[in-house]
Amino acid sequence: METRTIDLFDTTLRDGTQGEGISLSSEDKMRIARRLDQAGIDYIEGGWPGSNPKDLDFFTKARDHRFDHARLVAFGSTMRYGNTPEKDPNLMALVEAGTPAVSIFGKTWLFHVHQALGITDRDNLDLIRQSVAFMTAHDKEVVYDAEHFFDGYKDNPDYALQTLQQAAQAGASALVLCDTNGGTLPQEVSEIVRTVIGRFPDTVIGIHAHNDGELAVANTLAAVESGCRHVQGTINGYGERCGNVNLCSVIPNLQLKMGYDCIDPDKMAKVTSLSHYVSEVANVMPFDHQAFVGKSAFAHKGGIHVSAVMKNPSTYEHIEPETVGNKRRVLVSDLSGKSNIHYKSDELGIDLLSYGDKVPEIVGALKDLENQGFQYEAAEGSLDLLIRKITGEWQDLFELKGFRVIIEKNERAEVRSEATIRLLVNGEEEHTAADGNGPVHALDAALRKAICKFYPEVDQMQLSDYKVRVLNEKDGTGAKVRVLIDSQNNGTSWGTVGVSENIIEASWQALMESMAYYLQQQKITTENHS
Ligand SMILES: CC(=O)SCCNC(=O)CCNC(=O)[C@H](O)C(C)(C)COP(=O)(O)OP(=O)(O)OC[C@H]1O[C@@H](n2cnc3c(N)ncnc32)[C@H](O)[C@@H]1OP(=O)(O)O
Ligand SMILES: CC(=O)C(=O)O
Repeated sequence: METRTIDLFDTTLRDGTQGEGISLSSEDKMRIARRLDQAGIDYIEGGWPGSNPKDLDFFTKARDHRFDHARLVAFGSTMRYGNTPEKDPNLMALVEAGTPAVSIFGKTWLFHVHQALGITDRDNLDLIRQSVAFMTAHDKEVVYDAEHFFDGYKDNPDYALQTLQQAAQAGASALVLCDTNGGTLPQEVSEIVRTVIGRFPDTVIGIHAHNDGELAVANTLAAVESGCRHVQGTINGYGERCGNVNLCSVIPNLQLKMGYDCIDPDKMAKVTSLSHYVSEVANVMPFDHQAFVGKSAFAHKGGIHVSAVMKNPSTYEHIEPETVGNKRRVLVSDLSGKSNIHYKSDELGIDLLSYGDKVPEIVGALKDLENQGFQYEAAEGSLDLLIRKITGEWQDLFELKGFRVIIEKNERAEVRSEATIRLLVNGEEEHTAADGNGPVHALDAALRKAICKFYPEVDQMQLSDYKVRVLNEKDGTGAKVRVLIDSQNNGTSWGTVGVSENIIEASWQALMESMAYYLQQQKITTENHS
């Protein structure tokens, strides 16, 4: 019976690091390798030992680690023309890497044989055969990467197949067809893969796709449908130029949609955390709109969509987000309808059942405020306050009587910020002053000072992010700005928003709502426990 099992070959640590802005230390590589092993990846290509000391160090470290599932792979080229295998530094580095498997790339395309290597057709075939044979003689499993396979095949199919023949006869366990320049189309991939499989029916054929035509996933799926059973790619699609095929998309597509067996089903729900882990270690911002695993992959914004999703999520979701470890989100904005407000209120713990008649007013207020420049998508603290104010559930915990902010700069270029604030708290007037590194810091400190006597828990929360966006650039320094503040307490975070022509006033609104939201949440928690 035809096998539906796919060998997953991850090259994040090798081809992924050829991507701009990606650099991993040998320790980073070890951490990612361990996670890939846990995720059920079959082969982990760790780097090119003949390239640099860092990769050598990684293979030395990896020798002391036992991978439960994956085979570790060291990568390199065929030997240099004119060398014998045992005198070729690259092949010897592959032997010494101490891995059970190696991957060797060789030339398929005569254009490259002549231009890049400057050798004859026959010489290239000899390099491939001798290099693979040398590695198998050292008891290595050899994955043969046929560089530029599709371009080479289109140029000269006979020669391209001869290169594979050399690798197969020398004992390669898999022949991997590389779309190195990433420009091949899915229909070409299908046709060429079928021909190769017809010629090598007993050898595992693999695919290694680059994304220059934004077709790496499509090409990989087409290759598998045409018979490839070995798939190379990287986590998050990191890789040279436009990247390699993204395994975080390929794995769910192959397994959930096409019925292939890639990883244990219980590991599928870890794909999102694997993607985020790798971006964290690589120090690359996760891409919110990434398919399957991105923060926005299951985020619904349009009112009509949210209404339908609340009736049945399948109306606007291609899979259940939890299957890949992601989660559904509903966003609020001027594109919202009543359904967004109901969904968000549930999420915020606001019971809207008794305030059904207020929901149109909330939607209207939201649209009006968004029109003024407020943005509630990432400001759930401010949204919570807006809803509670309209339902009448909200009680002001303090009332502003006024504030003043002074910024001074002296002839020694020293800058000083001071804020004074007057508030009514529980009927008592508080008048405080504080210095800060900047005006918002000073305001924050003065506000805390004024309310901490009444609400000491305010010391448990901090601002974690502050963003300003100019709303009408053409007005220059007189433009309206939107300030978004993120705050946090014990791992919980919330956003608040302020808008004004005055950046201090916009900051004040966001700052004040941040504390008001937090104190109110504390109050609700205390009431629920008493
Ligand atoms: C499609 C791919 O992703 S292949 C992987 C590409 N990745 C990398 O190149 C990253 C690691 N590379 C390196 O660290 C270095 O390029 C090294 C150590 C491999 C080689 O460095 P150098 O000896 O200084 O050579 P340089 O990088 O300038 O050029 C590459 C050489 O490899 C040769 N070469 C290229 N492909 C092959 C091949 N398949 N088989 C044998 N030799 C090859 C080139 O002809 C060139 O030789 P030349 O110096 O005689 O012209
Ligand atoms: C081998 C490889 O990385 C490529 O051909 O793209």
